[in-house]
Amino acid sequence: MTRGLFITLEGIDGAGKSSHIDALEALFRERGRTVTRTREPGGTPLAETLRTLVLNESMDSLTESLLVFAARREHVLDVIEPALARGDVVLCDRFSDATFAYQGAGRGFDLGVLSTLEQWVQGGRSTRPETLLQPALTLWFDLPPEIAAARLAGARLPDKFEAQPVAFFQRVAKGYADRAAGAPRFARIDANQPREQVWQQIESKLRERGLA
Ligand SMILES: Nc1ncnc2c1ncn2[C@@H]1O[C@H](COP(=O)(O)OP(=O)(O)OP(=O)(O)O)[C@@H](O)[C@H]1O
Ligand SMILES: Cc1cn([C@H]2C[C@H](O)[C@@H](COP(=O)(O)O)O2)c(=O)[nH]c1=O
Repeated sequence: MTRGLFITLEGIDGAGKSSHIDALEALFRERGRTVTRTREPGGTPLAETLRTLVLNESMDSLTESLLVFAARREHVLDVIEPALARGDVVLCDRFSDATFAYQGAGRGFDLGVLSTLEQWVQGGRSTRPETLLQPALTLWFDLPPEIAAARLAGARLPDKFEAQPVAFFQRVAKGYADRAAGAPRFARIDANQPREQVWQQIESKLRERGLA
């Protein structure tokens, strides 16, 4: 059995990820692939319970980091790894890049500690970098924080993160840019375009990489 394809969608809140995930799923299904669609924090009953805490309760940044990685551990073991072993396309709305961007760059939490947690959660007990579970492709929706805030205003009640000031999202956006630099799995999508053009960029990134 050929191992599946792991694709993540990343970006600041309001960047437009969720608006394109249905079409992405449909595209792979039309090509005969089985799609497992999931999200972080979340994706299992326990991880969804942790999500509710993380998105709604105020907490220390180490506590927040431990909770998102605890949720991820459950998600990786129960959903992502089994789906990849079956050969599925796994479409995941956020993964560990979000932790480096939000807890690391946004909150200012220690990136070295996050890397250690990442190794534990996504690498089992091995310290070899090649054993770390990472997406094959990360679609990074890049949008200026002021525009994301304007898009979200009035769209829904803000959760704990969405209620953060623009300065927080400027740090998160830089966190994503730093993470993307030199990581070929990142495909930058200029999300400051009408929906149709954003979708065309997604299709073109998939084609360039021979994934669709
Ligand atoms: N290209 C676009 N142009 C204008 N508005 C858009 C565009 N894409 C999405 N939107 C709108 O912006 C808002 C945020 O979009 P969406 O929920 O897809 O973002 P998101 O990245 O999934 O956010 P979050 O991570 O906070 O869930 C929605 O109201 C959506 O309708
Ligand atoms: C995975 C992950 C997520 N977050 C934050 C980012 C968002 O504000 C929320 C998730 O909400 P969404 O509407 O599903 O995008 O959680 C985080 O801070 N750290 C993480 O690792």
